[in-house]
Amino acid sequence: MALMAGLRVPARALLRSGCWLRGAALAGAEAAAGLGAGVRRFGSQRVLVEPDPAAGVAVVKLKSPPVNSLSLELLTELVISLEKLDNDKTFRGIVLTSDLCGVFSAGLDLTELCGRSPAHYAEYWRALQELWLRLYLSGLVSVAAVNGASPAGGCLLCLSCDYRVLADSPSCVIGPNETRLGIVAPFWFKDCMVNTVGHRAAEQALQLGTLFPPAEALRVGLVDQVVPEDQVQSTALAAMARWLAIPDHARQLTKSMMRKPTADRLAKHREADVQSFVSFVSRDSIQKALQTYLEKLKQKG
Ligand SMILES: CCCCCCCCCCCCC/C=C/C(=O)SCCNC(=O)CCNC(=O)[C@H](O)C(C)(C)COP(=O)(O)OP(=O)(O)OC[C@H]1O[C@@H](n2cnc3c(N)ncnc32)[C@H](O)[C@@H]1OP(=O)(O)O
Repeated sequence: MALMAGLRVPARALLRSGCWLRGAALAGAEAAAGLGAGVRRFGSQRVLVEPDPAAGVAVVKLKSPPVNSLSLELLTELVISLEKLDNDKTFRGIVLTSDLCGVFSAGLDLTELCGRSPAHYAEYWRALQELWLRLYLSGLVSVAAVNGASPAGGCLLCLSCDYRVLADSPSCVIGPNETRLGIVAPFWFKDCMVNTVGHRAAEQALQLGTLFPPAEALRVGLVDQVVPEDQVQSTALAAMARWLAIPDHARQLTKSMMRKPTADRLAKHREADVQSFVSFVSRDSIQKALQTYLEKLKQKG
C-alpha cells in the first residue's frame, strides 16, 4: 500500500492510474492523434475528458482506480460528462476508453450491491439505467477503445457504443460473465447482446457467462476490430473519422430507428425494472453469492 494525501491507495492502483510506465508512449500516441499540448482537458475526479474541438471529438477516459468498477459516483460523473458533450454542438463523437492500464471496466461495483439498503440499490440501479439510456441513444458517434478487461457491466458499456476496438492482449477479455457470479444480466443487457451478436450467440454467452479473449470476441462479433494494444486509441479515432464522414442528421435518425425500440422497452418500464432489481439483489442467496465472489477477488489481490 502507498499513502497519498492521507488516503490508503494500493500501489498497483497508483501504477495503473495514469499508466505511469507507459506515459511516454501514450503521450506520443496522443500527439499523433492530435491531442497534444494546448488542448484543455476537463472532466471530473473519475472521468477525464480530452477534447479535440477541431475534430469535433472528445476522448472520455474512465479513471477510477483500481479497476474502473461502476460505482454510483462513476456512473453519475459519466452521465454528467456525456450530457455535457451531447449538448455541446462542438462535438460530434466520443471515444470511450480507460485511463488505467489493463482494465477497461470491471463492471458493476460489487460493493454497491452488497449489504446496502433497498433505497441504495434503487438509487444505484436508476443511475445505471440513466447511463445506459444516455449512451445507447446518444446522438454522438461513440467508439469504445477497449484497452483492458471488460466483463459484465464493462461489456454493456462497450455494447452501448456504435463501434468497438479491442486490444489484442490475453488480459483483454470481454463478455457477460454475470451467471458465473450467480446473478442475472438485466433484459436490456440481454437485448444489447442479441442486437450485437445475434440470438444464438447471445444465448450461449449469457447462459455460460462467457468472457471472450480478443480473437473470439472478434469472431462472434462482440467487437469490430482487434489491434495491438498501443494502436487501440489511434484505430478508434480512425474509425471515428469514417463515422463522421456521414451527415449527422441521417446517421442519427438511422441510429434512433435501430436502437429506440430496444431502449423503449426499458424507458417504458424503468420503475418496474428498478423494483425487480431491488428484490433480486436483496435475496439472501444473492447477497451470499456476491459476498463470496467479492471475498475471492480480494483474496486473489
Ligand atoms: C429473476 C430474474 C430477475 C432479474 C432482474 C434483474 C437482476 C439484475 C441482477 C444484477 C446483475 C446486474 C448485472 C451485473 C453486472 C456486473 O457488472 S457484476 C460485476 C462483474 N465483474 C466481474 O466479475 C469482474 C471482477 N473483477 C475481475 O475479474 C478483476 O478485478 C479484473 C477486472 C479482471 C482486474 O483484475 P486485476 O487487475 O488482477 O485486479 P484485482 O486484483 O482482481 O482487483 C483489484 C481490486 O479491485 C476489486 N474489484 C475488482 N472488481 C471489482 C468489482 N466489480 N466491484 C468492486 N470491486 C472490484 C478487487 O476486489 C480488488 O480489491 P482490493 O483487493 O481491495 O484491492
